[in-house]
Amino acid sequence: MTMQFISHQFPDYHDPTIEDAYKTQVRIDNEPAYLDILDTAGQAEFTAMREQYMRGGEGFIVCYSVTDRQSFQEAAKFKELIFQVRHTYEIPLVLVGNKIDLEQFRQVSTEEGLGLAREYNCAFFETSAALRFCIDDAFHGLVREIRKKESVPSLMEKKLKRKDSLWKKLKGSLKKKRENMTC
Ligand SMILES: Nc1nc2c(ncn2[C@@H]2O[C@H](COP(=O)(O)OP(=O)(O)OP(=O)(O)O)[C@@H](O)[C@H]2O)c(=O)[nH]1
Repeated sequence: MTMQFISHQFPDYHDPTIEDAYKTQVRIDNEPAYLDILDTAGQAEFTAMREQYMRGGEGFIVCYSVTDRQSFQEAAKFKELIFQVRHTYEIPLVLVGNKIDLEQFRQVSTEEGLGLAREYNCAFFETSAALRFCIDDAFHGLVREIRKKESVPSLMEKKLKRKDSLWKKLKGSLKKKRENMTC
């Protein structure tokens, strides 16, 4: 998916990813976006790096193969894993069911994908990296989620702001009291 998004190429051999990093600049909704994409390992052997990228990522594309039920089950665990590291569910996320060109081998239905996306409260795309189908939509969708999050303060930020303004009020009234006492 990442190779198709960045360079419109689809290598048809499987070179297990350990961690590949890409940088690209695109325009989305008439605004430039500078993307740092980390393509992480799907293989169980490489999950040691998981915590590190979960800590740092601004947003995540959680991708499974519609021809592989196990990959869907792995995708379903992802949000809890992020929560364990970030202690919040307010993380920009897009769910992707890839390989829809292999319809005859499908093991995960569109409805199941939609169901998980509903649980995740996130956008959902079915894609084909082989055909470059809906690839831009998935990446652009994530950028939109990140922008949405940036424009709306999180619950935690709201709480902190509320605390801050309460503190300011308290400080103000203490200052007044002190001034009255010295008069
Ligand atoms: N037919 C088809 N094959 C795909 C598609 N996307 C990926 N593949 C193939 O699936 C295999 C795995 O693709 P990767 O992109 O390496 O998958 P990955 O999940 O990143 O796997 P790791 O690199 O092991 O983490 C490769 O042989 C790809 O050519 C697709 O949309 N359609």
